[in-house]
Amino acid sequence: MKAVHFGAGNIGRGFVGVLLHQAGYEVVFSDVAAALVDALNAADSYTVREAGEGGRDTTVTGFRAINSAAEPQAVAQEVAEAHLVTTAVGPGVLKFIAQHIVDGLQLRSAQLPPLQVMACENAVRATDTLRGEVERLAGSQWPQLRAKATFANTAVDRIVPGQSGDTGVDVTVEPFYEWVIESAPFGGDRPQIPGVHFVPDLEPYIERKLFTVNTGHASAAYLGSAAGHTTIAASLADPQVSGGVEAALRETSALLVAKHGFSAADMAEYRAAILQRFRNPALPDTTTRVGRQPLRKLSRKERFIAPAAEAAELGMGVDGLLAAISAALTFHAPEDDEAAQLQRALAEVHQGSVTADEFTAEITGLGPEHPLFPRIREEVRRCAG
Ligand SMILES: NC(=O)c1ccc[n+]([C@@H]2O[C@H](COP(=O)([O-])OP(=O)(O)OC[C@H]3O[C@@H](n4cnc5c(N)ncnc54)[C@H](O)[C@@H]3O)[C@@H](O)[C@H]2O)c1
Ligand SMILES: O=P(O)(O)OC[C@@H](O)[C@@H](O)[C@H](O)[C@H](O)CO
Repeated sequence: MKAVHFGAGNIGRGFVGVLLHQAGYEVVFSDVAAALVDALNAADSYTVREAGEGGRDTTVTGFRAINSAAEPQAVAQEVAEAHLVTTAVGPGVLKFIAQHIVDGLQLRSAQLPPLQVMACENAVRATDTLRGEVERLAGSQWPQLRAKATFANTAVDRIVPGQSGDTGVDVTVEPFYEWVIESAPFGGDRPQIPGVHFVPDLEPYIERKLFTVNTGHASAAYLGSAAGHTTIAASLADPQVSGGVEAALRETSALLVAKHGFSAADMAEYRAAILQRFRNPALPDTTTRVGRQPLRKLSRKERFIAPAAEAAELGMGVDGLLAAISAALTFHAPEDDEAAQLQRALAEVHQGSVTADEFTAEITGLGPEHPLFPRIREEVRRCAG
């Protein structure tokens, strides 16, 4: 069995790659980072090190890597012959992966079982987004290609911090992992991957993950950074920050209970386990990694605005989420383009060339009629000074 995995970064090697290896797939990593591709091809194996209590090392073998920017035809050929395609490139990059899938499906024999495609990104219905791009690029050819692929949404959870430069392609991860996949697209032919859960409806699971793990993580990063901390563990050790994170998560939990019928007790347990994971002292995770791309994180369907908007529509509390959003607005990270863009936009509000209304609408995607809009505009005015 062969899997082509796009994005050989942290989660690619430290989660998807290792589980596909354990499932018995030959993994062909595809990435645009030439040095990473060369390093993977020079290695016979790499080690996934689980840091923290109960952690163990796993050796991954049986992989290759291809530079998809330099050798798109070779990637298309691999896709044509593969059983499975996964991605972990970031939601904004899926549109660039779509062409490789179209090219691969064009070369794929109609006698082969459908290619199973899953985007393992932190976003609701990321695989649907990828499928939409594939359909758009295939255009009039889509009716001939559609039977050659199956697309399934998934939710993936494992904290994989940025890796220090001196460990080669080895990767340090937390011991915990969870991979939930929607079952319907596969019919009777589900991929057999260790530890994976199949569910008929993914929406409650991806929202629970994104609006708890990722809302909490991002809150820790932004509140922690505002308080002068550089790591997530140090941020959580600060009672002011951990109190702020817990306040935001109590609000998202209340929404998830109301919307999806999770029990309040289960959500309290889920939150406690997540906060414990964030506190893992053996995991060198930083506020800059977790807070990366604040414009994405502040967008309409993401971890702050989506739950806060729904909670506000239902008349539920959002003070904790607003405090975290406010901290996000002032997030400084010199090497993060989106953080720099956000600060430039906020400076324009300060100078008066952009109004707080325009900024709020642009950043959050909310209309002025939305009940959350004036609450965020107030934070924008305060942060812009
Ligand atoms: N790291 C985590 O803890 C974690 C956990 C769950 C989900 N995720 C999600 O996984 C995705 C990747 O995150 P990450 O932390 O591994 O990031 P990363 O930056 O470590 O890895 C992304 C990789 O994608 C590659 N890439 C970029 N453009 C590409 C392209 N056009 N074709 C092929 N490869 C390309 C990059 O070179 C990089 O190696 C994101 O959506 C993230 O939200 C991350
Ligand atoms: O990957 P992002 O930028 O969407 O979010 C940063 C972290 O919160 C994220 O990578 C977590 O570590 C991960 O989602 C845990 O499962």
